[in-house]
Amino acid sequence: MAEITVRNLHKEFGVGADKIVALDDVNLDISGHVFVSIVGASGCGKSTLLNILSGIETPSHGQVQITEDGRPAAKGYVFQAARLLPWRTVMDNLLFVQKDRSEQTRARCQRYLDMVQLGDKGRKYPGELSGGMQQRVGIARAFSTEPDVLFMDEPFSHLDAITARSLRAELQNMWQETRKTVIFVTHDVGEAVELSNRILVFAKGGHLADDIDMPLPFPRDVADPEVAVAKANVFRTFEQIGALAVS
Ligand SMILES: Nc1ncnc2c1ncn2[C@@H]1O[C@H](COP(=O)(O)OP(=O)(O)OP(=O)(O)O)[C@@H](O)[C@H]1O
Repeated sequence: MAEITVRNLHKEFGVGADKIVALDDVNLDISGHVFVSIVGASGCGKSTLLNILSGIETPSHGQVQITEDGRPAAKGYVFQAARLLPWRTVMDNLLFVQKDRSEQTRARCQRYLDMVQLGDKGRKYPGELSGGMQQRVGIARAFSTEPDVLFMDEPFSHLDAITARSLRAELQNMWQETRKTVIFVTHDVGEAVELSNRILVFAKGGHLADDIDMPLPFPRDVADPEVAVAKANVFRTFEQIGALAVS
């Protein structure tokens, strides 16, 4: 079981008058195979936290521990853009991040391409695919290493609404199937409500303004009144912390 423990996590950028406190002594516990979304206004520290959790960024001070059944957890990351290597085929982009190139590994990569409906595109180059397809490859690549914890930073924000909707459905299916722990940063409250077991609402500096349990069954229908109520709860917190422009 994955355990994420964050203690007194602090991150500053710049010095003197230019100093910005992105994370101000953040404390957080995430446990189990959960899908956790982090929402909050622009600049509240969501990406900084994700970057520190995933090891891309180092904290100014504080501790982060991420384990799976007591051992250091394997991590995966999905960015806003797919960041594929354009000179490698789709299959080679997946193989590139694997420990070996055995037949078994290749079959695993193929399985994840199948899951994102791109099973027949392994020989294509990224430039031959649409933006949504490339993002699908990025998601398949992240899942294909079978990490214990997957960090996703607004993976659908550059996509059109219809593509984003179908990718959310695919992500949900993959999560149900693999039961990875997913930490998902998004601006989109509807997206968080649709996908998550738990929603963390951040105020400035990564302060936790709300921690909302989402026990509704999957798949969730946006027209369902319970989903609407869950969404309203998040927006109410946004309003309380001044993260929502209301007149
Ligand atoms: N590399 C950096 N150098 C200087 N300041 C930074 C850097 N990265 C982030 N910041 C600042 O830290 C604060 C938190 O940024 P962060 O990107 O974590 O917020 P966010 O909630 O993810 O925002 P958004 O939703 O707009 O992506 C912001 O004030 C931002 O300008």
